Amino acid sequence: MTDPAPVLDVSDLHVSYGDLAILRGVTFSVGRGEGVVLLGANGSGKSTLMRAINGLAPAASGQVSLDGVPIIGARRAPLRKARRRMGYVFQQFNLVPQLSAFQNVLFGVMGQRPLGILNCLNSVARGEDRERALDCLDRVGLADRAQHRPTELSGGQQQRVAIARMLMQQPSLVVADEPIASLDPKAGREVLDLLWRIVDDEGLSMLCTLHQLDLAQEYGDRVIGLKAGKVLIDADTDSIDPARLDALYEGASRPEDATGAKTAAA
Ligand SMILES: Nc1ncnc2c1ncn2[C@@H]1O[C@H](COP(=O)(O)OP(=O)(O)OP(=O)(O)O)[C@@H](O)[C@H]1O
Repeated sequence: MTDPAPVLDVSDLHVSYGDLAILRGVTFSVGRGEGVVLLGANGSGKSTLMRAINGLAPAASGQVSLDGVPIIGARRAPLRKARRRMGYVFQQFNLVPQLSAFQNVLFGVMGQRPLGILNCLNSVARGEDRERALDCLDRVGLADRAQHRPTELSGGQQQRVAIARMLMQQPSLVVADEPIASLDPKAGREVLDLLWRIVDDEGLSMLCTLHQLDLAQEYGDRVIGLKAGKVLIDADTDSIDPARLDALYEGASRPEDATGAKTAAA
């Protein structure tokens, strides 16, 4: 039997910047083992939502919970603990340039070890962490590049190191924010294949923003479509009419275009 409790639960979330309401009552969830694609036009609020999930956007009301633990309004210690269970994969890879691929992967457990960033040093890292970091690099096909710095790797290889770092972290939820936006179509597809395979193999849950409708339909179990700060689509990928996806990008797709986006404070 599948676990009915969602990993991520976003409930009636409102986020404003100044007098402009960006997220206007966003509600959706990500189930255990589910790979959900978040779609929406430029400026529709996707990054704001990703930041809110991490407790970094100014939520006016509503709630975000990870494994049932509230994020919005959480105190520092529980928030830090919840963040450790979210594994981020970013558009710009966000590797530490001074560290090797191997050390960047060790970085994935930094927050879980008492010595913090020093755990990236081979002499300090635990033997079991070093072994696991190598195994994670092997899983993304880069064991032979362990000692290379990010500048010595292609964009696709850097993103694979970032995926190995996420794997090292053993997160509950993978948050992938336009993970292929900086890659050419071939490298992008290779990275998506790898990311989805690892998420599936590990039974992880993922929320992944993409700008390509064809890839969203090919890879996602479910699609959440954001338009002007509201959820317009929340449906299994197989059941979505392509015309509904096109509608995400037509007309008033950004909060500032929508009526009611000015808050009461205006
Ligand atoms: N820190 C901020 N301060 C003020 N306004 C912001 C801030 N961050 C985002 N916004 C505004 O919020 C709206 C939504 O931006 P957001 O970055 O969430 O959209 P997006 O869907 O991620 O766009 P893209 O696909 O281009 O990355 C935009 O109008 C943007 O200008």
